Amino acid sequence: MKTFEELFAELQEKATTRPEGSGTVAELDRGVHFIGKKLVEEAAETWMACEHESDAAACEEISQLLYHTQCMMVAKGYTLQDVYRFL
Ligand SMILES: N=c1c2ncn([C@@H]3O[C@H](COP(=O)(O)OP(=O)(O)OP(=O)(O)O)[C@@H](O)[C@H]3O)c2ncn1[C@@H]1O[C@H](COP(=O)(O)O)[C@@H](O)[C@H]1O
Repeated sequence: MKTFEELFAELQEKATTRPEGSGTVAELDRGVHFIGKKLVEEAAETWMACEHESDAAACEEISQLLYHTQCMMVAKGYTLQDVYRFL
């Protein structure tokens, strides 16, 4: 289990060190357009899971939405503070 901040730090590290086999590195290499489509896909899956599936399934989809949101932030070079200032 990890927090939002811990995952973000991990993704930033992966983007810098580019370890072999990292799905994050592969996703970042595909760019903002691809990540944007993943975001929309996970948002739709989250909506459907929240309406029609179990709480666990819904929470899993939400976790994936958060992951792809963080990938987009890393791809754009945004920090947590860049986003938190609007919360
Ligand atoms: N939390 C996640 C995470 N959530 C979602 N995903 C990716 O997002 C995809 C979403 O799952 P779906 O089942 O919706 O995907 P799918 O549509 O069936 O599959 P695809 O064909 O789209 O891959 C998964 O296949 C993963 O590739 C994640 N990939 C990585 N992480 C974490 O990110 C960190 C870095 O991971 P690596 O870069 O792979 O080392 C680690 O802590 C991981 O646990």
